[in-house]
Amino acid sequence: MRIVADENIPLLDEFFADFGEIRRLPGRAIDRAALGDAELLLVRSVTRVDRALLEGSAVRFVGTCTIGTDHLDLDYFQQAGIGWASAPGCNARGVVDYVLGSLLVLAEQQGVELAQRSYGVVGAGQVGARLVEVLRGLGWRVLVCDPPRQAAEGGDFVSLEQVIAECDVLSLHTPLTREGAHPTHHLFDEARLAALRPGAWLINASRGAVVDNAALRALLGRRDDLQVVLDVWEGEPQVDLELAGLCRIATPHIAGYSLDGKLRGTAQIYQAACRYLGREQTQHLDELMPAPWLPALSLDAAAAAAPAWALATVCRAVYDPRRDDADFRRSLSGDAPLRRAAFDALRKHYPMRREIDGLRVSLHGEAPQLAQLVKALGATLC
Ligand SMILES: NC(=O)c1ccc[n+]([C@@H]2O[C@H](COP(=O)([O-])OP(=O)(O)OC[C@H]3O[C@@H](n4cnc5c(N)ncnc54)[C@H](O)[C@@H]3O)[C@@H](O)[C@H]2O)c1
Ligand SMILES: O=C(O)[C@H](O)[C@H](O)COP(=O)(O)O
Repeated sequence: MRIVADENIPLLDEFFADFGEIRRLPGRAIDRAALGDAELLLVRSVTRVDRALLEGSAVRFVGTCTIGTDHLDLDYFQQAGIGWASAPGCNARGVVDYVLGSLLVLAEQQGVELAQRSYGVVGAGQVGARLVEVLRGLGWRVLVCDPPRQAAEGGDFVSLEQVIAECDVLSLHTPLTREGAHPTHHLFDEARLAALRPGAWLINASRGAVVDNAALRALLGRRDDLQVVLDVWEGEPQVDLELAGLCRIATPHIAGYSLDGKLRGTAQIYQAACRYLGREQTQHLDELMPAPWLPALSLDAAAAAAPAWALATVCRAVYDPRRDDADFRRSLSGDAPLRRAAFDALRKHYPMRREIDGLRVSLHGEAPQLAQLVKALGATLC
């Protein structure tokens, strides 16, 4: 069997060498000619996989080692009898760590206490629900908007209008959809953006087009009270330079780029391909996942006197988005083709990053509030 795969998928050989010959290509270079007679196509989010790519090819299974599926034409797959799989939740924790790291930066810059703010999470699936759990675990006020879940489950959800009206911080975690009962394309349009509370913070690490980028740029030109964090961009790898300059934190779609998340993505697609093709699963992620460079931290109970310091110390020991922001801003100086190439290069050569819930924290002395903070962050208390 021949396989065509995005070269940025880690552990390709470890998981797929036994399937057959692997041809690696940059994700944006995978076209009909490159597919040749491949039966298995393994992508990440930058390859549009649709009729134009697949019709007349031998591909019978498409795996995307990502959470998002908006680059896949699932209707065509069904029509053509092509099997597919994504990797739900694989890098959700990385996105939560990105949001926590961004909140810490904004709190420092704005001189506010995170515990005093109210939080609105829009989209409570794999990423959003984990984020809600962490924020509520920290004792913070959180409203959740998820109309599809609300319709299916009832329960403790509020409208988007209420979230916008009542929350100081909005974090967006919906898929990008253009159809159905609750489409999210330009969910944050001119009117909703204009309704943001004075001094609101807006974080988008979902998909760029969930926010109308031109409307956001225009608004930020008028309202310097708003603080915006963007990891995803309409039309990426092309980025609106002016908008990037107006953001407090700007990064090249790396919110979920923990090593753990990427390796989980490959492993989930390996498992799905094995199931689809009736192959025995012989490879196991826990045997391939490297040990973290920082396995443990030690906190003294006296740190309970400074919970904000403890929070920042634990989170930043694992991840701090300021480096990604600085790298990205430096990359925005060339002409448009250079900037597009830099966007992809920053992602291709992304440095080692692990997840907060892989950290062990030992606590010396009795400090129940600190213990709760560590547990809320998902780290293991020992
Ligand atoms: N920036 C990154 O690196 C990165 C990493 C991982 C995921 N993502 C993106 O983050 C988003 C969320 O991922 P996920 O794994 O949580 O997805 P998910 O499918 O598990 O959850 C999405 C949630 O959004 C809800 N939703 C759908 N339409 C909505 C609407 N109109 N309003 C409010 N909620 C709505 C759904 O009901 C669902 O609960 C996706 O767009 C994904 O592609 C980005
Ligand atoms: O959908 C996802 O899983 C994320 O957006 C993921 O981080 C995208 O990464 P890419 O496929 O572009 O490398």
